[in-house]
Amino acid sequence: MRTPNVPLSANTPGSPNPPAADAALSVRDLRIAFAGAEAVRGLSFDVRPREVLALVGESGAGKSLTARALLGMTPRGATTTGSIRLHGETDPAAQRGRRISLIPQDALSALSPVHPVGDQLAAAVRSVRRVTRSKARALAVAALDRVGIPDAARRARAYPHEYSGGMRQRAVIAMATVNEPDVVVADEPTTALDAGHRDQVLRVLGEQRAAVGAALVLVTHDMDVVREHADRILVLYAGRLAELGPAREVLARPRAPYTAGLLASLPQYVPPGRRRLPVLPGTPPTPSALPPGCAFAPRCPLAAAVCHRVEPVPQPVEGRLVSCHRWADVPHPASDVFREPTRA
Ligand SMILES: Nc1ncnc2c1ncn2[C@@H]1O[C@H](COP(=O)(O)OP(=O)(O)OP(=O)(O)O)[C@@H](O)[C@H]1O
Repeated sequence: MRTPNVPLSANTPGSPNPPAADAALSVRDLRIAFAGAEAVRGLSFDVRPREVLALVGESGAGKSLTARALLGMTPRGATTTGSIRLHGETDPAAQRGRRISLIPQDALSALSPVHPVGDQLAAAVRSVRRVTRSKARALAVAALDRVGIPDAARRARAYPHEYSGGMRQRAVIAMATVNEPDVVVADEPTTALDAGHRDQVLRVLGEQRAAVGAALVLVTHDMDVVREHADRILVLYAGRLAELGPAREVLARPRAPYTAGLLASLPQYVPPGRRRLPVLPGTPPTPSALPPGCAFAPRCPLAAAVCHRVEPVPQPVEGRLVSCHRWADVPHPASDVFREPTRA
């Protein structure tokens, strides 16, 4: 394993896969380590202009770390290397709030409790644009109105705790889109909400990011959200790319056994008459105790000797990228991968 000691730079020397010229965002060889143990291990992908890219994987896969790295927001103690380019700019932190913005899981963490919501939005506008206070205020009220906050001019004067959970999350969407960024990163934006608010918030998020022409990187556990909202899906396992491709195609026919395993526990992805997994057997490895070879091999019913020796790299398969030695042997329907007891 490479020791991550190279700072986050414009390009990764020797990268065989240079940043795509037309991408809204290009990530190359992203590595995030804590005390020498890599939690994100050489991730490369592009976010295309205006697309919705879903980041999925089990807990601990590295979704949040990756999402936050896109904004230059990795936690204290993390060593981050690789390159992140946002329309040619190489310092993601400097672009935060301008060309890239974050919608976190918990809206309260994105809003200050001590300032009215409208003031916070107006301050976000003035941090980027040279406009008068009253113009910023008008833009703030208009942004709240666009996300469906009723009586926006009055509500702009209210504090976050005076908003309902769904309204707070919509205010955060207004904040994240008010400066018309190129990329919005949403980290499980609906986890804290009930089903009714979830759909409403996702609809508003979709409308707003389409209106400003932003791409959306959407971290989610919910495959129905992926199916309904994502153009492409990036499946992460133990900090690596397991599969990346068009969402509908990947959901219809996964090529990585890990993707198949994630779907095999969901009734809507298992054909009638086939067995559904209650959960994917076993647990993912921790960054400090990775097995040799493919990190998924100990849980994979298709694993062969090579899988326990050699870590697979992403390779192009049918218009997607798949990291698996056995991708050609993944059956259809893919839930059949997990018909036999696993060795986990
Ligand atoms: N602050 C930290 N200090 C040490 N290790 C960390 C820290 N944050 C994350 N990690 C490590 O990185 C791994 C990936 O974390 P991350 O939050 O990206 O997972 P995730 O895929 O978003 O999971 P979840 O779905 O539970 O949010 C964790 O399992 C943990 O081992």
